Amino acid sequence: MNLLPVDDAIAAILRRVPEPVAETVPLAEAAGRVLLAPLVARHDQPPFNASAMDGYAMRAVDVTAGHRLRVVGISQAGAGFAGAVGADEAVRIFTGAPVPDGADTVIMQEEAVVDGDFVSFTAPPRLGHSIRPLGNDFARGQTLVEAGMLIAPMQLAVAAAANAATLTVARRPRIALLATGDELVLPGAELGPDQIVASNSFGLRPLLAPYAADVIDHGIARDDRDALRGKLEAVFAGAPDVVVTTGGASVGDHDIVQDILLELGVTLDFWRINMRPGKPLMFGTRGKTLIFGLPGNPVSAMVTALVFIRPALRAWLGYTGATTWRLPLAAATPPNTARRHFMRAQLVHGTNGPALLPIAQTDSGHTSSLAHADMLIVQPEHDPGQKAGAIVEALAIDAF
Ligand SMILES: Nc1nc2c(c(=O)[nH]1)N[C@H]1C(S)=C(S)[C@@H](COP(=O)(O)OP(=O)(O)OC[C@H]3O[C@@H](n4cnc5c(N)ncnc54)[C@H](O)[C@@H]3O)O[C@H]1N2
Ligand code: MOO
Repeated sequence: MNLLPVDDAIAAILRRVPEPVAETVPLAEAAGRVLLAPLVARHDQPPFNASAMDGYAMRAVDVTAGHRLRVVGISQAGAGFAGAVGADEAVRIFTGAPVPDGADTVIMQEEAVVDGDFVSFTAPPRLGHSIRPLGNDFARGQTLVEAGMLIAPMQLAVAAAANAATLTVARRPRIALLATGDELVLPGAELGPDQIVASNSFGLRPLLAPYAADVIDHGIARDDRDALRGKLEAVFAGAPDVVVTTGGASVGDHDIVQDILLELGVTLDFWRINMRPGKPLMFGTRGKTLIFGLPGNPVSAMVTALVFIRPALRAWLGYTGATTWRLPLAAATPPNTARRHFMRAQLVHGTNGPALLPIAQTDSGHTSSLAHADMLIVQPEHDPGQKAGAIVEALAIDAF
């Protein structure tokens, strides 16, 4: 059997992903989006020389031990001192307030001795001290967040400080999910003989949601040609950008997903990958819609979504962040076969920092082994196995 190498499959998928499309969103709705146009500062920050302390502003040359300066005014945040500070003068100043003309230094109030309208200092002058110079944070025209970055809370705070009311982000795809299988029932049902709870869509939906405008779960299609065709027609009628099916991807008599997809005009790019779990993955297109036919086994469905759909969605959004981690093993790995192995692993925090604890279970139908899986170790084809402490590549399941 001809199995496509994982990297060739990813490359083939990426060739079908359209260029990112820009849309403008209000700042308050930009969290979790990928920036498509860089965030450029439109003003200098701070917009004036600002005090970093509550204290006094003066000319450093006027400060000598025991020498008294006359306090001639107040500068507070939002209401600066209108005049200028002259020789032997000081201005009472507060954190964030504009440093008045003439002053070149701020001394905090803990180092000041006040006597009526006069102030002297217990600390020596340090020219420019406790002043945040105009433009010190950022300057007009400076790129603050690059295109391709995720707008997480820190980036959103920067965008707000830069006075951006809107951001240019990538349009997100609309995703449709469909589970297939006669044996499947929804969680919560009374299990009849030979029935299995349909779990895949419940894991896939939150996995794909961060990249999507919406993820619509079309439920379960029976392994019957007419029923499956009807369901898939309904899925395509919604004009989704990405369709994800699970189950019926293999070679059994009831594995009819590929047949029906072809009948409905899907062009198949490939089927069956040199990996475990996830070998029977299929991928194709119908017009501009990308179609991923994931295997039904629950571990295979999650792993193939992480290995193939996530890179496609990241490319769709123009996301440029790192995709793999390199971490030490907390325990040895066994030798691999000729297929690339995406090994479930737990991220553990030992005295030497984070490490990957391989989960021994390799059955692709073994759902409970997913409970502590935070990472997938990428074990190369024919890898002889690695000792504890060896640095290996891994995919973070929770990362964007
Ligand atoms: N003769 C061969 N048999 C199989 C091969 C093969 O190459 N030759 N490949 C095996 C591999 S690898 C996998 S993976 C599975 C994939 O099969 P399908 O995609 O056709 O999946 P199903 O047969 O429909 O289901 C497999 C398994 O998963 C359960 N399932 C299905 N959907 C769900 C769901 N939504 N939630 C939870 N569990 C689900 C289903 O009940 C089965 O137990 O084929 C091997 N066979
Ligand atoms: O490769 Mo299948 O997806 O493991 O059992």
